[in-house]
Amino acid sequence: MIFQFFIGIFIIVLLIRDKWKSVKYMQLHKKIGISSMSFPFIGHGLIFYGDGEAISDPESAHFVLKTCLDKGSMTLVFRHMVGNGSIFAQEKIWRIRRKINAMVLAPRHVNKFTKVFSRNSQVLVEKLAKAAGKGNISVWEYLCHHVIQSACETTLGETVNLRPEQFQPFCEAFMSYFDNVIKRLCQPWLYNITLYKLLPEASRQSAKKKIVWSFINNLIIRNKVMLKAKRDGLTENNNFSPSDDTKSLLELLIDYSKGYSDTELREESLVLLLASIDTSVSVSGFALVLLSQHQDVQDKVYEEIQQVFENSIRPICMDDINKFKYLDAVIKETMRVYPTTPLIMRKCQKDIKLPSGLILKEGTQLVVNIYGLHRNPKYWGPDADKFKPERFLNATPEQLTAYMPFSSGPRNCAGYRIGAISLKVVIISVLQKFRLKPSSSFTYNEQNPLRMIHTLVTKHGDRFQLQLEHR
Ligand code: HEM
Repeated sequence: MIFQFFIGIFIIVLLIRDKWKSVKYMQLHKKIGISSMSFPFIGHGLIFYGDGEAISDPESAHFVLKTCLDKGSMTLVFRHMVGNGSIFAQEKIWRIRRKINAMVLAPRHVNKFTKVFSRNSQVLVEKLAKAAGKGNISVWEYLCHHVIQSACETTLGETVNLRPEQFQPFCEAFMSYFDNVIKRLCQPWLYNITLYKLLPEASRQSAKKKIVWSFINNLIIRNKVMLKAKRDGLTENNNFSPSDDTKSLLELLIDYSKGYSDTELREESLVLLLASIDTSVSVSGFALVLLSQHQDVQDKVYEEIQQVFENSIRPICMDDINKFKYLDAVIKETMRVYPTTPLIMRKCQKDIKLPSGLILKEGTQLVVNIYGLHRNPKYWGPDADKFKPERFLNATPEQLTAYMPFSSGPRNCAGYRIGAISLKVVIISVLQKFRLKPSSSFTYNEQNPLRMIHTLVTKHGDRFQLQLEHR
């Protein structure tokens, strides 16, 4: 009884605090001419969904993404695992880490990963070959395994040499930990850390975090030993013997940071994994499904593959990647219609004046509506919902300003180059071996678009289903 009484008092205090905090937002609503209500806990957040002028026009979006560099309170739930990792860190910490990430993810380093993606794509193709000609398959799991393998190898080093029993528990713990974080994000009453810690779920999450941390900690030690061996010229006759000068992102972090602690190295390695895995799976999955539903587009990509490779079978290299102009347009169009991150969060650290003259008050949580920008007929025409890669062969400056799948401003995606390479390699490898056919369970058209579900990134509601035929 006493417990219920205190819970009741606690909720009333939260509601009063919320009402008091929302006064300034109600004033803002009046100014913009929006009559949306302020709700408990989410406050005025709903006005930014849909076509609210403030954050759904490109000029304001670029301005906000350039000016507001803090991500807001929702990202706190990730810090249990990634600590001060750059993607969710406060601005002060982020600035230092971003400089180092920019050096680590520079083209001269990431271009070398093309061979890793190419080798791993062949493994993917061999696995897919067993499902070809057997009706509908969901490419989701296949792509997940492939992307995790490649992301771990490029980020952490020679994970390819680990036994499955060493690697598998890490992958499972990593994936299911973040699935649970997303579930928690959908339950705002679990945001409060003190309350959350009382639940059995919290100790299950801690156990997963322990597995992930210990796996990465071991690889940090391994990478440090390997670097020292390289520096001492001991790479010829020892166990590590790297075959060439390709460095893992972790090795590069050790090199460039000149003194990151093991905790900082773990945090940034986790950021690189977290930022790359789901995003790459989502874009490659949507691209394959869209190609399966648009045979004409698929034929054009296949023709381009034949032109570049002239019927020879060899690993894909960086020179090849640069020749794929039409495929480039296909990937861009995929990310336009199905952006992996449809909403980007920011928080005003001080009052800011938007180009429209509107003032947003300090503390305002902002949502930049990338999905709205990408589908706005004002920039993309009356067929904005249609998948039409040709748009990107002659995109206008206005369209390019309204296009931001990797976000914009100083805090945009630091790994977009590596993302672009891995996407091209996987699509080329799959199309070289298979013709993609539409799933028999749905037909895609403007009236019946692909169903989306929004988790950490956007996913296909029908688990990326299609059919494969050997070429
Ligand atoms: C196709 C795949 C990808 C897409 C669509 C994508 C998209 C994004 C987006 C929308 C953000 C949020 C930016 C913001 O809050 O303004 C982001 C952040 C980030 N991404 Fe990517 N990303 C992709 C792949 C990758 C890859 C492969 C890596 C690295 C290996 C990577 C590394 C990062 C990092 C480090 C950040 C945090 C940037 C910062 O706060 O400084 N991303 N990405």
